[in-house]
Amino acid sequence: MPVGTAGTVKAVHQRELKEDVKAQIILGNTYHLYLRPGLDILEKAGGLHAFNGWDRPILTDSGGYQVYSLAGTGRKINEEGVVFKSHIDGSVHTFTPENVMDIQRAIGADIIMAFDECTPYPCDFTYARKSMEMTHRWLTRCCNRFDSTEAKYGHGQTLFPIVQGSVYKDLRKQSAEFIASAGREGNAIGGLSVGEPAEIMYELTEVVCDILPKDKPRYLMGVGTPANILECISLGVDMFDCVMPTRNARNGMIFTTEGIINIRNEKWKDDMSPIDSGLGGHVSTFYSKAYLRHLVKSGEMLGAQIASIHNLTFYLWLVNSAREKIIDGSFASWKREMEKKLNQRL
Ligand SMILES: Nc1nc(=O)c2cc3nc(NCCN4CCCCC4)[nH]c3cc2[nH]1
Repeated sequence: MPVGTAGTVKAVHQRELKEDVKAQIILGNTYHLYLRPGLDILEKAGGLHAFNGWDRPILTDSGGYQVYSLAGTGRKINEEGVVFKSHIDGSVHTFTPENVMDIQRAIGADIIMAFDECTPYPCDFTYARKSMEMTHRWLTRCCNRFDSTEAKYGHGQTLFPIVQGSVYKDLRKQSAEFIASAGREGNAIGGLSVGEPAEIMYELTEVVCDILPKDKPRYLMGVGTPANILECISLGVDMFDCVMPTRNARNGMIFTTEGIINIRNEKWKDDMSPIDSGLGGHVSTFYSKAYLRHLVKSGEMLGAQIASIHNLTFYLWLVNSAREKIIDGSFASWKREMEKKLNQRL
């Protein structure tokens, strides 16, 4: 799911997202959209879909993580919710499970994330347990508010709860059981990809996926590199979001079917071959490595656009290929082959 934090997948038009990248769901962030452009504008437009013209599904993260990772030092968490200072103008705001449901209703997201505390890493068992228990109490408040309010723009909206428990297996099992018992249409795994070693992320993802219902999508938040994604697919994850394809594109890290290219490297200066002839899609075959290197080195906006579309196309190709291989029963062998290339620096 391409990340479109402030209502745009940076540097990419909606038409390119649909036609070239073939994205289905894109992400927005409650924290950012609430601060700018603000709910008054979004409601006047008829919701985010009407505002940015994306007529496929939108998932909004609930703000908990963004407040934890973005807002200034003025953040205070208590049972009621989170008081924070805007990173834009320092104004003080409060997010609670209830108002975050109302905000996401007003944004008009198709998939709304529960308001949780993304437990900081590392932390001790007691802190992790208390944080998880508060997230569970907040989930109950989210469900009560969500189930007693209506969608605003005529299309349905669904609420995904989020598993916490930090790096402690017992807490992760407890949280997965509690989240599964909420009986919502999909379930998310939070509190990972926050600095823990990949092996720990995989171990906890497996523990949680073994408990979450198999007939509902499992969404691992904030993950990850192509190799992380293939490994977590093998552990049972169905949905991912990550800023890597777009953020890394802007600094010249290009994912290709043969390996990773740092396009700023001198070696691509006169390489007139396509960015990635192994990948379908317009930009990957229409533009050369040398041209993309020139654009990125020159800081040209077209460089960010081409690199972002390419990397997103690669990510969607990777997960669509994984789905095809699962269906034809060749995923394990295909994954082993791909893993050799995914981390290879060209
Ligand atoms: N509501 C909510 N709860 C979470 O526990 C959570 C956990 C998350 N963990 C990440 N990791 C993002 C890591 N990302 C990797 C590429 C560079 C920028 C950071 N994003 C997350 C978003 C999250 N959202």
